[in-house]
Amino acid sequence: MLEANNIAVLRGDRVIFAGLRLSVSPGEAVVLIGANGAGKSTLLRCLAGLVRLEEGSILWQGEEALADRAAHAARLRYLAHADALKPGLSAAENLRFWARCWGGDPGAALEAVGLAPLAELPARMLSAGQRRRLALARLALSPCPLWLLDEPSVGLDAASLERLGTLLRRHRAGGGMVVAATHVPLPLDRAREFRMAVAA
Ligand SMILES: Nc1ncnc2c1ncn2[C@@H]1O[C@H](COP(=O)(O)OP(=O)(O)OP(=O)(O)O)[C@@H](O)[C@H]1O
Repeated sequence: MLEANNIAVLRGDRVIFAGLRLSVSPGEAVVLIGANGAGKSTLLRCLAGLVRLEEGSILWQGEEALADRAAHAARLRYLAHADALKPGLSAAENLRFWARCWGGDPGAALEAVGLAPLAELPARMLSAGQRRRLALARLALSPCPLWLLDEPSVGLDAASLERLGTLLRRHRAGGGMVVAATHVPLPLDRAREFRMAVAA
């Protein structure tokens, strides 16, 4: 189980949120909802261990998750707004890079997002939605307990949304957890909503 235990984050002298508690169990999906600036991306980055906490802690199975940052990084996949692709490398080469870190079959991951026919195209030549699909293909490389997804469906067409739904279903069926920020409905069954408000 992942828990954010009474966490607070400051940016400059502004409190983005404080006293925030959130837990996610195996197989569960939590959707972060709230207006622009409510702190959804900041919370995802906290859970990924990328933002300094002013107060509180992130727990994994009841233990301080960030005591071993490498171990925490290895148990999660964080998909940010930016697609984090190397533009000069082909779609397949981009995935081979990540497969060297995490294992998995780049060909199968490209199939999972419908990009196999474009495997050899440099990432810079992909359309916005295709780039998002290539970023999502990282999720399909190898199993990992925790997915942190920042607006994963942006730019996806209907078929790609269905494929995202399949990836999410399989991940959760295997006990995986999802925390996703979004402004639009995601292809997720039985997701729990977590509402965030812009701090005064
Ligand atoms: N590096 C930073 N320095 C200062 N303020 C920041 C920084 N990053 C985020 N913020 C502020 O933190 C607040 C929350 O931002 P965040 O990106 O988490 O919101 P969000 O809910 O994800 O918004 P959106 O729906 O627009 O994506 C915003 O007011 C933003 O200006």
